[in-house]
Amino acid sequence: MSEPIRITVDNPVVRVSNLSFYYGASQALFDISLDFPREKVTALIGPSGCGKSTMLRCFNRMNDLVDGARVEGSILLEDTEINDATMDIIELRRRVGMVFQKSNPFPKSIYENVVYGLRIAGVKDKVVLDEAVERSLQGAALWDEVKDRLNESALGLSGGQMQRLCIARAIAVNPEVVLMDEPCSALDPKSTIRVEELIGELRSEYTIIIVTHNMQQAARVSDYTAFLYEGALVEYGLTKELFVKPKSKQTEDYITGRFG
Ligand SMILES: Nc1ncnc2c1ncn2[C@@H]1O[C@H](COP(=O)(O)OP(=O)(O)OP(=O)(O)O)[C@@H](O)[C@H]1O
Repeated sequence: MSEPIRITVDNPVVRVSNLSFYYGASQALFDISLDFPREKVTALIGPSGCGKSTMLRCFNRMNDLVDGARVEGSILLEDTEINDATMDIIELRRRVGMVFQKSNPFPKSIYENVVYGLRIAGVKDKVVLDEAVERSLQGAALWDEVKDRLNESALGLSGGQMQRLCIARAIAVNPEVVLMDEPCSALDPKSTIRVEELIGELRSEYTIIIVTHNMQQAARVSDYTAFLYEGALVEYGLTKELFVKPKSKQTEDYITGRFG
């Protein structure tokens, strides 16, 4: 394994230091250190099994649900240590929202899907909830399509609309970071473009970390790219530099499709 690299950016939101992760005896991440820049989109790329999703799930402690999983190292969200035993997981998941590969709306109305997190947080005021629904659906570029059917089931939406609803649900609680795990992989090309445009709009307000297998997508939507290989961080930098002039031969081979 080559020497771990340390990448810093100005004014980061998330700072990862010496992160290692184990599923039982099997190590999935090796001594990763990098900072995620504020209000930018960072793409995590790399071949299947290199640890992208594992790393993403470290940022909202989703891996806590896996038996025998163990994490080492530090992940600071602003000044809060995510891995601290005293970390309030509900509050962490409010601050760090997540959108999954396959949209997962609840079998409830469109309105109730959006306000789900707010209701858990105890918000009851209808004016506040109504305002959050409009703001979040506007933010997710879905308002015009659903404003007249807010009380209808979310399960009646198209696949692309459901994914944008899940994005609306994630942003309704004002997160600082939005994690996206291959958010377009189940979508048709038109819906994919829609979600990619949306990511471009959301970056002015949120820090986004996106896992994608699609090199063109990483190049289109992200400001920074991190390339992982076999659980280690190989290269990290501005997307336009990494894709045009990768420093590592492994990165070059991967982005030019020679493996992976
Ligand atoms: N719940 C689990 N239990 C045991 N091992 C796991 C678990 N989840 C992932 N792994 C292993 O950890 C390694 C990293 O997997 P991970 O899903 O993070 O990779 P990935 O880069 O996101 O892959 P893909 O692109 O195929 O989704 C792989 O070797 C995988 O088999």
